[in-house]
Amino acid sequence: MDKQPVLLCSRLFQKRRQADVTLSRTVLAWTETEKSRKRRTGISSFSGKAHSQAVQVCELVTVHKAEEDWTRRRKKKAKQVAELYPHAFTVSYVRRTQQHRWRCADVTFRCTSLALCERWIHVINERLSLLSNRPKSLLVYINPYGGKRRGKHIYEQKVAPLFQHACISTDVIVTEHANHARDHLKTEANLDKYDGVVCVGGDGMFSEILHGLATRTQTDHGVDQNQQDAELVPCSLRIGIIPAGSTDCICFATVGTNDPVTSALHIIVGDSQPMDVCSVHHDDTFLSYSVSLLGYGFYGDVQTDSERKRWLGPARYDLSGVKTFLNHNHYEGTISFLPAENHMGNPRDKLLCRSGCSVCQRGPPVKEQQWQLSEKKKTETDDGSGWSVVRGKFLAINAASMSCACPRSPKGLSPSAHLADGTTDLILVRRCSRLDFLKHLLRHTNKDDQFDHSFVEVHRVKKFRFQPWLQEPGSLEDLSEATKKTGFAPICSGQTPCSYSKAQSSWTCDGEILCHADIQVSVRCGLVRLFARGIEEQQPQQCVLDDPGPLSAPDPGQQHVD
Ligand SMILES: CCCCCCCCCCCCC/C=C/[C@@H](O)[C@H](COP(=O)(O)O)NC(=O)CCCCC
Ligand SMILES: Nc1ncnc2c1ncn2[C@@H]1O[C@H](COP(=O)(O)OP(=O)(O)O)[C@@H](O)[C@H]1O
Ligand SMILES: [Ca+2]
Repeated sequence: MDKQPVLLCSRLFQKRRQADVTLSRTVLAWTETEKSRKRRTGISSFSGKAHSQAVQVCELVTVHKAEEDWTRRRKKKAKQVAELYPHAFTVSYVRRTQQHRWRCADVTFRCTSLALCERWIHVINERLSLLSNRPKSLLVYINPYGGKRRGKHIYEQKVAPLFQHACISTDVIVTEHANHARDHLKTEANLDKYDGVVCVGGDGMFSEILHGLATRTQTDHGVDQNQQDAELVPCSLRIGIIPAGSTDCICFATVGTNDPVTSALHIIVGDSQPMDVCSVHHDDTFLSYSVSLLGYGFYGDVQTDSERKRWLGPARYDLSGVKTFLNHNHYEGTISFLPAENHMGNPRDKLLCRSGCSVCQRGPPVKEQQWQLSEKKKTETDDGSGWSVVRGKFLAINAASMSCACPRSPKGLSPSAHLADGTTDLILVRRCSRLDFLKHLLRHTNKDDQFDHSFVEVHRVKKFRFQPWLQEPGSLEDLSEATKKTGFAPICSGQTPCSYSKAQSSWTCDGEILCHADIQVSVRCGLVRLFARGIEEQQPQQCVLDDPGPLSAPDPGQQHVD
């Protein structure tokens, strides 16, 4: 129940009902009057609960004078109402539907006088103008070739009208080549004009935007990204993602659904979700940033193979996934990692990262720069003081800085990973039989624990390094002869580990292939913010209050009862 003082309160008409409408600082609520209800239902002594609805002011999209269509034929009753209450205003607001999807709903209130109607519009607009986190001006990049090549259409049909409705101005750039958006952000774009950047595309396109913004921010602040221990400056502009790619895991894992309208509404209401960003180096060379999956072995090979099949659209991943699975390559190397502190939880603790996540709010115990300095001393010695080392033969090495939930795997690669805790979940899948690997993969699609296998280990870490083992010449002969003929590595049946070692795989980094296998990775807590709020815990109904009880006394100076 809203205990805030009432700013405005009037008896208005909503649909064919008379309603008491109230606005407090944070809530717009309307309740059908008892008289109206009795008249409508025909029940004279009404003992049931009043049917009220309420919307948070921060989830209102806009308010405007209702456009009346006087040419429309109306029922007699509706005509009478329109005559008695000739002035109307419409409030658009966020309505939650199933599976974390949001829609823009409208409610129209009719008033007896123009002055009252305008007063309502004015007061609601005044409240909206106080919401300083809402963007007014956005720079939009559309990848016309992402996913099913529908980015432009999706933006024009579903998103642009909503931005216009919410009075957000936009500059739109349809990219003409790969890295167009990244380079434009890095050097050309006048970022002072904007409150955020919107990316229409998939994870690869998001990666471009992230690189453009993060690099621009470091350049502007004189930070050298090539230095592994440089303290990176957080990006001031938030990024919105309109999903129009093949996997769209960054959108799915931060919003709970891949739906352009939902994402547009999260942008409009000015949500803000900080996100961990991994910086990836090869010695003193900065390679890349990553927010979702850094994957070597299985996912790296899927990505490399799928690039050749781009023309297939999202289906390329199914084909490459099957091919890579059948190839069953394993890779040898050494992983060293710096585990996160115990209070940051662990990847198997089943504490899911949800909107307002308490683990993310705990954050790292000391400032990033401080731990970077202290850890630097440890890395110099690398004598086990903090760092752990694992050597072996792996089918996959994955670092998931967030759950990486996506429609293919609704709980994700690491279901309990956190969006902004300053850690990444390092998943090591050792060499095992095809059958076991298949069981592990299948568990990404159901409720079973994909880490509950003897050949899988998972660690929550702040930093890690990977050093591939270089293959001795000649050891690839068997594999290369077999694969030359069939395109696949030979399949062996049964439970025995039967996999073939190629010299090296590649790292996939948010869907982009890195040019080095030997990498060093550091997690930067909350380096970038998205127009998102994390996945909401449960799907609250649109605050349908059955019994709001008495509202707190209206401020007499501002009360308007008609
Ligand atoms: C036999 C059943 C196998 C089921 C395996 C399901 C596991 C799926 C986990 C997917 C995690 C995806 C993490 C995100 C990766 C994206 O960054 C990347 C690029 O996305 P985009 O730019 O939008 O194309 N997508 C992938 O790497 C797809 C992996 C698909 C693996 C089959
Ligand atoms: N106009 C363009 N032409 C070709 N490639 C582009 C263009 N704009 C962006 N790209 C690149 O397309 C790649 C895939 O984009 P993305 O939107 O992630 O789609 P998908 O999810 O299908 O991979 C990214 O690497 C991005 O750099
Ligand atoms: Ca994280």
